[in-house]
Amino acid sequence: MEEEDDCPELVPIDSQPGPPARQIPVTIITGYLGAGKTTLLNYILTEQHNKRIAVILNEFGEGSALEKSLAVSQAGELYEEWLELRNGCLCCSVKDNGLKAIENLMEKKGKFDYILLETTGLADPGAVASMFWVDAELGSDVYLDGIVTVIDAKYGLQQLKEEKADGLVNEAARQVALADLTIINKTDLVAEEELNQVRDTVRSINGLVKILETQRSRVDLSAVLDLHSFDCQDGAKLAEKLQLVKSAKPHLDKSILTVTFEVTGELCEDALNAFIQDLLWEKKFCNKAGKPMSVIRLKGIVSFAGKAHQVMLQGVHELYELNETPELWEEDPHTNRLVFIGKNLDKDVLQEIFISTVLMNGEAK
Ligand SMILES: Nc1nc2c(ncn2[C@@H]2O[C@H](COP(=O)(O)OP(=O)(O)OP(=O)(O)O)[C@@H](O)[C@H]2O)c(=O)[nH]1
Ligand SMILES: [Zn+2]
Repeated sequence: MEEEDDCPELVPIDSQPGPPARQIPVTIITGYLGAGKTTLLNYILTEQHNKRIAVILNEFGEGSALEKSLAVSQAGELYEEWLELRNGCLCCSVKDNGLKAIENLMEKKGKFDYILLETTGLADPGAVASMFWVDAELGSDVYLDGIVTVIDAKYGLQQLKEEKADGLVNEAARQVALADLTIINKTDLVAEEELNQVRDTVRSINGLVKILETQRSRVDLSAVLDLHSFDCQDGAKLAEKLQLVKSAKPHLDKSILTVTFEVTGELCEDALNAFIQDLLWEKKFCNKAGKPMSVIRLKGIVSFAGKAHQVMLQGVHELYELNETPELWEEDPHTNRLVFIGKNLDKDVLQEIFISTVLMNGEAK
């Protein structure tokens, strides 16, 4: 009798930083109509890689399609699966049975190494992202790795600057606001000057985002996959990144932009929660024109009174998280850094409220 066959294998406890090994990364690929999302997915699928990648296309099908095409690629080979969705739209289905369907499929077909999800050009990726984010917390098989937004070099500027009727969001700008990585595609169609304008506009909307420029969405896969944008293990990297972020010049228009500030000292944890909830949920804070501030993405490194470790703040849509990082505070006094991406943001007003309600001691820089 072959004893090895019955003997359970001893598996070392995973002490690697990052999410637990059993969880599979999901990258959301978004971008305005025709920007090059499908081109990017096809490129990734046919590139040589050692991953078994599942791709979910969240396009509105013809008629009442209750199934979604799911392309699976392994070592450059493609095959197709069908994912059953109750109402044909992944945005609405992820919550009830979309994620379950992915998990069932994995049970049936074996695990994937990676999941790519293309949203429709008009989708709000924040809704999809926050569902994956919450599910990851609840012990799901998948976790959100990052949000990638493809931008059309030729029409992107126009799409980003388009003013919507009052109250409505500009989807293209929202997609950039939420992104961890933006890919400015179709650079073959524009001159350098035009490309610079697109790049500057993207940067003013999202001061945190990484920007790549491509033709036919050809990117280095390592720049797109495994970004770990939401892990709290990477506290040091985020702290470094936040230092480089600059507030965008306030615009007169109603566009989305990035503001950032630093405050030294220690914070009261309860007061910070109240501040974030007032900002994200209650929309209590207004800019000088009396318009309520609306935050789409939020990141920060903060110091809580009595805690030796740095705490990472992450917010997407209406969800946020505060997680202790492995990083210890070294400098004294501690520098809290916050980055807000959204509409009607006024740095001075935000900073003032922050200092007067959240800070326990210290002063603004
Ligand atoms: N000139 C040029 N055309 C491109 C480039 N990349 C993609 N295209 C073309 O642009 C069109 C739209 O590309 P897709 O990849 O389908 O764009 P998408 O974002 O998936 O589009 P939707 O799903 O319809 O929103 C296709 O005809 C592509 O061949 C590029 O770098 N340069
Ligand atoms: Zn597409």
